Amino acid sequence: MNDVLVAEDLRRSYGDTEALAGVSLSVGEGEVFALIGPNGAGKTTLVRALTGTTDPDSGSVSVFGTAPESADRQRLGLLPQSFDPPERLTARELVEYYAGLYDEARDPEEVLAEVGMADDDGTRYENLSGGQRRRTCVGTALVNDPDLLFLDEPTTGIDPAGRRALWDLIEGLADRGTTVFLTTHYMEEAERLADRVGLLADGELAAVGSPSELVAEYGGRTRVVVETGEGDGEAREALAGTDFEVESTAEGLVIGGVRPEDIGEVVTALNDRGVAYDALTWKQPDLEDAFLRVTGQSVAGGAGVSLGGDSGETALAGGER
Ligand SMILES: Nc1ncnc2c1ncn2[C@@H]1O[C@H](COP(=O)(O)OP(=O)(O)OP(=O)(O)O)[C@@H](O)[C@H]1O
Repeated sequence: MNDVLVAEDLRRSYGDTEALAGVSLSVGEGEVFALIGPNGAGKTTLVRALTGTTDPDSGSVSVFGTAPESADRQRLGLLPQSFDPPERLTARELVEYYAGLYDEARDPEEVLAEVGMADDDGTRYENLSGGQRRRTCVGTALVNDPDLLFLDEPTTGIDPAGRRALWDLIEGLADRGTTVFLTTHYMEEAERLADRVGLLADGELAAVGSPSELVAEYGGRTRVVVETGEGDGEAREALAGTDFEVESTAEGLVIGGVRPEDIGEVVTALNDRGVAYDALTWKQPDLEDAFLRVTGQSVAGGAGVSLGGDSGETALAGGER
């Protein structure tokens, strides 16, 4: 696979803040690369450095084998994180305007349909909802049918249905061979879309790999988390007679290495001792866990399969009170 994007030891500081502390990466032709990181990790600074929108203090970037400033704009698409187009233009006028900036452009109507804006294309940007605005902006980044597309937090502020529609769109672009570099806070977005994920924290790329590689290497084991609300002492005692390893953490009492078929044993041990708990959740390791383990930081709430909860509606909900 040819690398269309290569960065070597990129550094960028703003005063005392080191936004990029030496980032090196490469993205192959046709690959979808997702950069995950919490607020302030340096994602936008990295996108700006990769696209030539900001100069790094040191390090180098190559886009299609040349410096980003000299790269063929016809082949590049960029959706910046903050994008404020003229508000009084309609969605259609905006996409048409951006199409007019290129020697060759796609049919604006087709682009509007692709981003789900065909029905609202006559509405002024100022009157569109947040999600419609973001979709229109994605449309403006697609007008030149780019070979390499940068999307800085494309789905932030979009409702779940809109997010899924954009994921379908990005998947379609990837299927047609577009190389995509995207940043996101959403683990499920990276997990669903990315061939490879980079975990960025404090300006450093802490790990890079496919979602499954990262989860397998850093995600840890399947586990049950018991939220007791009143200290873990009783629950620890109840589980002392089992073979499970228990650990008190910020998310609750974590019982490691519990397979789905072992959940009953955990519940029975707790119930036999009359341990009160608010929720009992079985979790498979995911990218959030990998991120936490690699960086010591959290990006967002991880996904889990809840077997109980405050409502007490399910069979395994809260223990005895
Ligand atoms: N123009 C600037 N002037 C001063 N500091 C900046 C500037 N741009 C970024 N920073 C700082 O650099 C660090 C990285 O910011 P950046 O916007 O790249 O992070 P991010 O990962 O994109 O965050 P978010 O998810 O909140 O968008 C932050 O501490 C930020 O405050």
